[in-house]
Amino acid sequence: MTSNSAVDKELAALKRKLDSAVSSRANIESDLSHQSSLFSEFIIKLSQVAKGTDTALDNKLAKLRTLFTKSASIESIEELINDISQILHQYTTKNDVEMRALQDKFMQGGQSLQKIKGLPDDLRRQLRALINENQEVKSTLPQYVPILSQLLTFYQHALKQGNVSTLSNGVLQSAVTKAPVITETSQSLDKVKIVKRFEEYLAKITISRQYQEQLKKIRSELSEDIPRQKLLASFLAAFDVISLDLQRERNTAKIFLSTLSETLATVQSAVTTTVKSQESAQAKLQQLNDKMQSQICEMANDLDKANSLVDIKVDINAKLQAIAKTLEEKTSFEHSQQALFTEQLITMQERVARLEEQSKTFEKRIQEQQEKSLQDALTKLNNRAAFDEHFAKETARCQHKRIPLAIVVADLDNFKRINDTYGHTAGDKTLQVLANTFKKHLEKHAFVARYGGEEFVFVFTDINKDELLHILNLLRKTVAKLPFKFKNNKVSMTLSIGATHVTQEDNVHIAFERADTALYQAKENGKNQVVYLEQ
Ligand SMILES: Nc1nc2c(ncn2[C@@H]2O[C@H](COP(=O)(O)OP(=O)(O)OP(=O)(O)O)[C@@H](O)[C@H]2O)c(=O)[nH]1
Repeated sequence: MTSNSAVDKELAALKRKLDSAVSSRANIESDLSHQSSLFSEFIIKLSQVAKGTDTALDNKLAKLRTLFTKSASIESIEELINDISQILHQYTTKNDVEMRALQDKFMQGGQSLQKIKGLPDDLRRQLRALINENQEVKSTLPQYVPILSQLLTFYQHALKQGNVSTLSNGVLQSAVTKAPVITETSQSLDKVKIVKRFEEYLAKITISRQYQEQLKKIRSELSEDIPRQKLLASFLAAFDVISLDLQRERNTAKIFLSTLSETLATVQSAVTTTVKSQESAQAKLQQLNDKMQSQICEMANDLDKANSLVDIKVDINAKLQAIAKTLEEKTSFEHSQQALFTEQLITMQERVARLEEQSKTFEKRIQEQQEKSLQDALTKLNNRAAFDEHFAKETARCQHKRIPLAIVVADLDNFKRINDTYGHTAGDKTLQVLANTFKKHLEKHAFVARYGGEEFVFVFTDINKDELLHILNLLRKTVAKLPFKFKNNKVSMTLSIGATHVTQEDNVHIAFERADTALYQAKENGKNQVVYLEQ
């Protein structure tokens, strides 16, 4: 009994253990099935999210789903999961790079927008906040959707404000520049630019004296702030004056050319007629000569045949009369030819005299034109073309003969102020007074030219540095003392001057550049001074 009950007890214990093991296994299986269905669901969702990203990933996820449904071996599942994990890792790295690039673009866009002038304060504040809040790179792409859309809204506001034309660089620049916003200010800036360029062209044009006043009037109109319509009328008026002058030039040339061609035609026909009539006259004279020759021969023959002295006398008398007649005929013919030639010669002389007269007028006009093309219309100084020609020639000559040559660039200080305060005409007058001062003080030492605007150039031949600086400083002081008076205000003008000598190694450009650098230094150092740069 005792042994039986012990066995029973043991059996009962074993049964309990078995029951508990069975129930534990059932629990484990249920857990496993729950987890694998969760995992399978996760794989399905992952497949949906990743679908289309990469075909290899799509295929591998589909295979994994199948393996799960078929309860495949852990090894084959594990291998597939490794592959998938590798692909996903590659995508994570690529994603990181793309997101950093997106962040950069966002920051660039935001900063460009901040640079726009005249952005409303509230927009600027919101933009600053958006940039500050989003300094860090986001972890997912979708996080960029709201901030980029906000940035785009700001751009839209800025475009409506019409300020985006000042944008220099940014992600949206190309789109923005395709649709520039024209503001009042940009229009008037354009107008100023156009007028300035037109004025520069007009300043370069050399026009006959009779039209200079008209052009000057138009230029002074342009310097005032005139409305657009009037501006166009002034432009047209200037073109009219220029075209009238051109027409006049063309007419002078036309008259000369037609006289020239008329004269040439007359001379040519006279020469042809003369040659032809000379040929026929020659033939006629030959005929007369032959006739006389044969008459003389005949007379000689008759002499031989004559029987008596009386016969000879009668015969010779008759023959001599015939010869005298031929001779008379010849002389009269020669006279008529002479008269004809004289007449033709007089016609030709008259024609040539007329041509000479015309060509003198034309030559004078050409000379005037040449002088004008080398002379500055406003100041009557040599102009830039004349300077270029002179400086190039002098440089070559002085380098060859080793003569010291100096180039000087002088510029009026704060000249814009005169134009702005007292008007363009006052500015022009100032330039004329100054040009006369240069002529008076420099002409015996240097070649003086207006280089352009308020800039002048002087070329000194055979001068040393001390002498040069002495003359230039004297000129500078003279200019500073000139008593300018505009609208009852005493105004003083000063000059900044840059100078240098031309070396053996220089060319005209290098030498000019050095003088110009010296001028720049004179301006930088406070103006109203001479700066000399050693070679
Ligand atoms: N009246 C008049 N003004 C001219 C002529 N040519 C150029 N100007 C003016 O000269 C002025 C030159 O101005 P800026 O280049 O600023 O020089 P600035 O005022 O002299 O200043 P600094 O050179 O730095 O001393 C501009 O206002 C031009 O319009 C001209 O033929 N006549």
